[in-house]
Amino acid sequence: MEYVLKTNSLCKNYGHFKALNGLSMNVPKGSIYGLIGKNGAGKTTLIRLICGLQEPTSGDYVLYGKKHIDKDITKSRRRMGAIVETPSIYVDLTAYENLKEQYKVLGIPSDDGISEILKLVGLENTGNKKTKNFSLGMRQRLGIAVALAGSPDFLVLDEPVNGLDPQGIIEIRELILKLNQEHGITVLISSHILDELSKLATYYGFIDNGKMIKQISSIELESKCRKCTHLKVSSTKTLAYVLDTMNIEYKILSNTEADIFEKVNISKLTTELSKKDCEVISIHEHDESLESYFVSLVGGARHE
Ligand SMILES: Nc1ncnc2c1ncn2[C@@H]1O[C@H](COP(=O)(O)OP(=O)(O)OP(=O)(O)O)[C@@H](O)[C@H]1O
Repeated sequence: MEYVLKTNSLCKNYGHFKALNGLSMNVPKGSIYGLIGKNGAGKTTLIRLICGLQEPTSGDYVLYGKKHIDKDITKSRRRMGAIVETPSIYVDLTAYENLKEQYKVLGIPSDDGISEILKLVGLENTGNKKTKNFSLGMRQRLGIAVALAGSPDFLVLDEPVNGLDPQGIIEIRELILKLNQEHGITVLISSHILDELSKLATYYGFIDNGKMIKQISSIELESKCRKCTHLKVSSTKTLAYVLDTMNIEYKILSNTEADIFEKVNISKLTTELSKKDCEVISIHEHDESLESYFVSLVGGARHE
């Protein structure tokens, strides 16, 4: 597999505090890599390091084949666009003018491509409106537009949906998917909103206390977050007996509730239960959520 970014035992100390404590991570080319961690886990610190805003205390990273200490790392960085913490935009300028400013920073002499970028992020009709009058979602999309100046093929977004309303979240999600799927941009996105990432990410990195706890593809994760049928019955004792005879894996939660972890023929099960005078009160299917998987990792219950 080809990797856009590889970090190797990265450490960042602030005094005696280890914000990053030997973090190793691989971001596959073409992926949407979801970096998941609680507040203070070290996500922003990691992003600041790979963007060159801070130096690691020890360890290293390789971006597009260049080590961070190589002189040529600036060439690799030009292939990268980022929003770190909040988007850096000028509130007294329009969206177009903001892009022009970024072009100046990057040394791009013409305005070529600005309109296309604004169209891509859905801000082509904002005209003379100053960005201070934009909604939070529009500002976030402008932040992404600024990060897209210079046509990067690796986009790094630090908590891009933080504080957005549901509509804003959907817009950012669709934009990220479009950039990845239609424009082939690899995306590293950090978040503590796990279920939001699950609608996007093709890879996950779970980080805690400055360490990578687990990296996993979305396909692998899906198979681990098992489908589960939640049953409410008049007697789980009877349910357990019937499920045992059907050789089905289950977990009893109370006298009346249980989870079943396999595909089950519901009509056969209810027939068998009614033969034994056990009433089925309710049935619903759910996935073990990404959230509970994360909790199980951080809690140490399911390290592999
Ligand atoms: N400049 C600094 N000086 C001292 N401590 C710092 C500094 N920057 C970050 N930290 C500490 O390092 C730890 C990791 O912070 P970081 O911002 O990377 O976490 P995060 O995962 O991005 O969390 P959040 O979701 O809250 O932004 C935190 O405990 C934070 O207080």
